[in-house]
Amino acid sequence: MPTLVRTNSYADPDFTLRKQFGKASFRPYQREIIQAALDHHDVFVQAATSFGKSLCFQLPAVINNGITIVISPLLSLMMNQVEALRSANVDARTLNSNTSQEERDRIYQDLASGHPRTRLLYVTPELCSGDFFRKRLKIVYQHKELARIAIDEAHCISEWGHDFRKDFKRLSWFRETFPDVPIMCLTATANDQVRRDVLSTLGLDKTPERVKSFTMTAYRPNLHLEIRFTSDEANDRFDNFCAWMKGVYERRGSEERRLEIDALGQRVENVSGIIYTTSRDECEAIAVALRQEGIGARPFHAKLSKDTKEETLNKWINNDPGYDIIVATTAFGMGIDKDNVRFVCHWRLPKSFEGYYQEAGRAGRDGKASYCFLYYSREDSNRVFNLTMRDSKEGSNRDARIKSLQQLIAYCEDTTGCRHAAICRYFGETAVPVCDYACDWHKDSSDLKRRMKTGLASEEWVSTQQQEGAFDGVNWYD
Ligand SMILES: Nc1ncnc2c1ncn2[C@@H]1O[C@H](COP(=O)(O)OP(=O)(O)OP(=O)(O)O)[C@@H](O)[C@H]1O
Repeated sequence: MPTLVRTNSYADPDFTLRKQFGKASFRPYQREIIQAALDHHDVFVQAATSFGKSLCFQLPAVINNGITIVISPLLSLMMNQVEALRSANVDARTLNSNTSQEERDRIYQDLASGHPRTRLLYVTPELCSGDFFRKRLKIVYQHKELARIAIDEAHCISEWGHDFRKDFKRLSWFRETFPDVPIMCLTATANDQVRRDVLSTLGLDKTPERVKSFTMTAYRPNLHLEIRFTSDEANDRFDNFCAWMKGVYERRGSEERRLEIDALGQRVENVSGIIYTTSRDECEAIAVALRQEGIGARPFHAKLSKDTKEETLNKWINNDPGYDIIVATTAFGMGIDKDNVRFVCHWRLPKSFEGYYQEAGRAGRDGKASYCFLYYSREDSNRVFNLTMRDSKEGSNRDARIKSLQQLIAYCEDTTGCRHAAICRYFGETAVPVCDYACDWHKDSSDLKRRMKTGLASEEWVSTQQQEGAFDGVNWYD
């Protein structure tokens, strides 16, 4: 295999981990992944949320000479990682719609020099399709300074993925243009079909001997998974949530817990969480209603001003009073590395299985027990289904979306087995995880069956409503 990247012969991954990243030791498999990258392999990494995927390309980027281009669809992720790297004295930068003209000029000049000082450059996939950026990268490549291409959220490349994006498909340009530059793909959520599609779209399957794949379990043992059943008629999400939240505050406020919480310098109400819902209006309404109940909740959605979003996010991250819970539209929190999120609540059914698990995965990044519950109603499943049919064009991506949604609905309505096992099965794993009472089925399977029977509207009723068009024309995602 041609060797393009010059490697700093003094660099030792353990030393770099401690010195530059301030971490004592590698987590399982990180060392092997990093070594494969340093050995110039193409690398495919699939690992659960919070595994520590970013380090797998950040550390080689620090050791290798040259620049690593990191492609990510998430602005918040880019900003967060660049900030963290810069505070660890790594020259990381980002080019995206928020980058100032001055910084943009500086980065382009740096690239045009052929010997960039920047070690990691975070960019959007859209930028990679542009001629101007491509020409700059060619200069860097000619000077043998293009170390690696890292593609985060790599499932977006595949039309079989839940989050397919056209610009990701065009990333095939990298292998065509720079055949000897290694590529690393990272994702938390891909099935076998998506994995194969990612490798073939990028052209990595043409040289299978260069590819090292690391597919780790999706299992997150510290997440406690539960489905709460409801219906349009019962309309009890809010009361149910408030009762639960107040119960948690009460327990934390009890005499023995209080001492512990005071000693940690925490507040009783500092139970950090995210509620995901579908529409902006519902976001606002839930947050207002929760505040009226004395629960510190704030809305977060695309239509808020940049300043409000920044303030909300910062206060939530800092655990400020009144900002314990974020009520958000989908995808909030991706790329935000807040470790003490104690619960994630899905107010409505998400659009895909992968979306559900990625959002739930925002909880418990510190490894401590965290609670993920989803309010499921058959009326919602009809609504989401209709919207998916309406909003996606016919083709393989629509088929994939529908299949994913159907599997999520089946998961919600399943009362016959462990939730963690169902998730691992969905992602194509054959080993059954050992769930330590961390799902509603393991906790009390007969109660689960009872709750489903009494909580859901009957299938006949929902199907009659459906035929009468009761679930058509809703506009949830505005
Ligand atoms: N070896 C390590 N030792 C201690 N902390 C680590 C180690 N590796 C990563 N981390 C920390 O783990 C956290 C999660 O890492 P990261 O954000 O890369 O997760 P991820 O796998 O990308 O997850 P997600 O898919 O949810 O974004 C970060 O705070 C990171 O600093």
